Amino acid sequence: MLNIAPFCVLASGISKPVTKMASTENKDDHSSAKRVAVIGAGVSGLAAAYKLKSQGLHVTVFESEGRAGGKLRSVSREGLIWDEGANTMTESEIEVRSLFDDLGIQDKEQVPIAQNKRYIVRNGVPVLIPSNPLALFTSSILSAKSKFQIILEPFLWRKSEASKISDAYNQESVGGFFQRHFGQEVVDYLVDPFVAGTSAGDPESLSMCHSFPELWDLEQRFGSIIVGAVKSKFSAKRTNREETKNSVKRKALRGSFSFQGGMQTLADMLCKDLSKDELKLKSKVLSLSYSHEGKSTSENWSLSYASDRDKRSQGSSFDAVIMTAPVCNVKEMKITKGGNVFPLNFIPEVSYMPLSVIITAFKKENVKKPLEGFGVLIPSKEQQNGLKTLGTLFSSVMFPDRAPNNLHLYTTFVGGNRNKELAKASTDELKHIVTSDLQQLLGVEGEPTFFNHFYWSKAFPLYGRNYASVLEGIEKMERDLPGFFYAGNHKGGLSVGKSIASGCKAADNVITYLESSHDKLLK
Ligand SMILES: Cc1cc2nc3c(=O)[nH]c(=O)nc-3n(C[C@H](O)[C@H](O)[C@H](O)COP(=O)(O)OP(=O)(O)OC[C@H]3O[C@@H](n4cnc5c(N)ncnc54)[C@H](O)[C@@H]3O)c2cc1C
Ligand SMILES: C=Cc1c2[nH]c(c1C)Cc1[nH]c(c(CCC(=O)O)c1C)Cc1[nH]c(c(C)c1CCC(=O)O)Cc1[nH]c(c(C)c1C=C)C2
Repeated sequence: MLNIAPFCVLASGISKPVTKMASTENKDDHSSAKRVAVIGAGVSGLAAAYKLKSQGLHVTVFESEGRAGGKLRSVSREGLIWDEGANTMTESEIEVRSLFDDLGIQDKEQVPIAQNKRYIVRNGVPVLIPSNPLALFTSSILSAKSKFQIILEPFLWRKSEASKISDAYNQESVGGFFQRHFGQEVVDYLVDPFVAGTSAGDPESLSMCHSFPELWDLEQRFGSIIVGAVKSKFSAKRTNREETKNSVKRKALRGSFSFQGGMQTLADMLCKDLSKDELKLKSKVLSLSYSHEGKSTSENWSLSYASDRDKRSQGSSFDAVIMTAPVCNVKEMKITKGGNVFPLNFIPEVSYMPLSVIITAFKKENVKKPLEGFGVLIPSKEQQNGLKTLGTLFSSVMFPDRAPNNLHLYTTFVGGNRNKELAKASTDELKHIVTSDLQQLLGVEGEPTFFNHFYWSKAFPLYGRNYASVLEGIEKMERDLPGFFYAGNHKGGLSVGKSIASGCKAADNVITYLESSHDKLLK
């Protein structure tokens, strides 16, 4: 299996150390503390708010739903614990590590049992994904022809042969890129299930440079992905050794993990010190207004929101805004600048992927071919063998405390870009589809003893081939609206870790902005 972990390490930016704001040296001096509005209480907004509050700023988080967490959503019922959003996360971003150190959440982390055992279906049967190059060559996942093509890649793709940068190249799909390097079978049986299991996307719709910027960059630098990956791995190891020598505190990366009680525990920890006034639930932001009167750069922002109690409320004034609501929700907001409407029509429509998350539990004696490990992914091609779901996580195998001892708990994903209509199917239909796939793959017998269905109409933004124009739109908003910063999974990656990093970076940028405004005033 293509291991992108080293590339994630490469991609993570180094956040600059944050100094406390000059105007907020005394944390309790509320009158002088700068005020920041954070819109959205998903993990990016909560991370930003946590960082700002710990630096002594006043934060108000506005969240349209009645709960905090966004796409982190754990449920505990009937002796079972499951996640309807993210199930696990990694700690590859440096911002995540430092946030977790501050939060003191490490003792709640749960590492899945046998997480390196992951399966891909081939000819209707789960096959263990090779976890190293040698295993790839002995595995039945690829034909001899594809294995040979992989061996040849470093020789066929020398630096001089890398494609020239052109618009067409910038818009290349993930499928096109991997097809060029490794052939169609690799796309069908490794790339397709990998992108389904990490974004609910499909290789043809996803843009290579936005979905795998690190690999795209490797091609630019080395031509061959294999050569680039090996060289990067060695240089990353060298950097790690040097950092350890310099006694920089750094924990070993150890794959994916969750928390006792599920991923919601992280959201709960991030907002546990926010008062009701600081975390406004059921408060949907409707409009934002920026007015710059006189020389002062403070309190230039105001906003209105719809709350449960009173229909429409006016928030107090703010010095800066961090927006983490999905772009589709931002486009619905009315933004004004200096009394004039700031039209958002320069931001293109973003496509979102619908997804149903199905939870089932079966008595252990009714699962005839249980598998140990993380889960199983189903390539699109395997639909010809009657399989309709995208994949299933072995939730209680990974985390045995999530179900009573006599049950197996599974989390199955249906829909995505591959099958948008199926994501919207009725609960009864989905029960039938999931049970049938699990019957074929794991040998489940009879009906599940427990069943739950959660539907996300917009689970993930699609990093499609026009995504550059979405990012340009976000940049334009940040450029033209002073004190406005955008964070979250529409920018820089879908994962929980990348969303947290994006929130932390936005918090740093706000602090820099407020400090520079303050310095300008003193001059
Ligand atoms: C089913 C599923 C499984 C996933 N699995 C994983 C996984 O295993 N590992 C992983 O790393 N990642 C996973 N992800 C991705 C990851 O969970 C998300 O990308 C990440 O949590 C997004 O965080 P965010 O803060 O950017 O956005 P969100 O969580 O979407 O938060 C945005 C918040 O803004 C609020 N909002 C919207 N409009 C307004 C408004 N007008 N006013 C106020 N509030 C508003 C929303 O209600 C929401 O709470 C998964 C996602 C899904 C859906
Ligand atoms: C089959 C559908 C899905 C499964 N998980 C997700 C979907 C759509 C969502 C998802 N899972 C991960 C991420 C973060 C991606 C990232 O950029 O880091 C998202 C958005 C984590 C993840 N899941 C798998 C991998 C390889 C990763 C990356 C981190 C890691 O290596 O642990 C594979 C995988 N996902 C699913 C299954 C059943 C599965 C493997 C067997 C379900």
